[in-house]
Amino acid sequence: MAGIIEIENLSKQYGSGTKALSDVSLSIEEGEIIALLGPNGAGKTTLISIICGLVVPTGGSVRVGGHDIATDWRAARRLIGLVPQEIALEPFETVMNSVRFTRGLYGEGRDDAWIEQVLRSLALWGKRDAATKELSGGMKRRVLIAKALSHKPKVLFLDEPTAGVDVALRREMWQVVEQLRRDGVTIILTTHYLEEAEEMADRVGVIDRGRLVLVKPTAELMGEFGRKTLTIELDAPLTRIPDRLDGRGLRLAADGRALAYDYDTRAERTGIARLLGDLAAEGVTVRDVSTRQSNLEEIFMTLVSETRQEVTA
Ligand SMILES: Nc1ncnc2c1ncn2[C@@H]1O[C@H](COP(=O)(O)OP(=O)(O)OP(=O)(O)O)[C@@H](O)[C@H]1O
Repeated sequence: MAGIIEIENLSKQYGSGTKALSDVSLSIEEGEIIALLGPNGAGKTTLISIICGLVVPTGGSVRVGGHDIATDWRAARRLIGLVPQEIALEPFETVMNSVRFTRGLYGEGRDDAWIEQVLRSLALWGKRDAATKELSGGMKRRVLIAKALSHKPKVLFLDEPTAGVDVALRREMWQVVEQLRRDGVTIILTTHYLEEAEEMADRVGVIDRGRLVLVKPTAELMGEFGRKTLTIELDAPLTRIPDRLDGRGLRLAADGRALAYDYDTRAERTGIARLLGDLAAEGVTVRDVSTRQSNLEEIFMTLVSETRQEVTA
């Protein structure tokens, strides 16, 4: 079945000569949340801008809900809501009117019942008569989402939804996105916070220098590319790492009571069995062991450097 968004061989070269996108193809399923990650200037905003009809591609095609964004742009655009990164609101207008106004811009008739539903789901109904300038930063961001949802889009683009916001607000935004997912909205978000992708996205797409270098389910990516750290708690503290265990990258905790060992989950041999055997042979007794999965940030750095090596090889 075709996805709600079908991107085929999309390319963009700006007038300046910058090649911002090269041959990007991606199918996005209805109802999924996909996070686009990539370093600054990778091409994420260009990709979103093309789908939303703000930038014209130099090659390839995009269909949204089966509508080509070039030949059937009106129908395509009606299915899309865009939450920009910058907060731009009419300061003296009320929340309710701001959202109504945006709906009007899409050429849709008044539907206050829908706007009420949107405002309630974003916990803004109580603020419907407040001027937007009186709202907190978190509320303002939610108003931007309400505006983007005003015409009942099936797809929502969130361009760095939590850039520059504090941790509490970021969690609040994650909850909002979770609610939207439950409502069946397909969400494409860009982010620099890898924790955010890890927390919210069903799939992660990595863009580097205009190329979509990888698209994978988040869990699979974490498992496949993950490194783990094994922490071995010791019964009695060590003053130094025993000679037999030298050269394996072991780290001794400052208090001597734990050893840390990084290993690749993809490797045929992790070296854990040998490590534990050698510790026993040295007479070191182990109290407990635990492992920690590396986070997406660490995985991402490995990935980008790996694919860059492949390209230059
Ligand atoms: N209007 C434009 N004219 C010329 N070059 C542009 C234009 N917009 C973007 N670029 C260039 O295209 C490349 C991709 O930019 P884009 O904004 O899509 O990246 P990004 O991944 O969104 O980056 P960031 O994470 O910093 O927002 C960059 O080299 C950028 O300088």
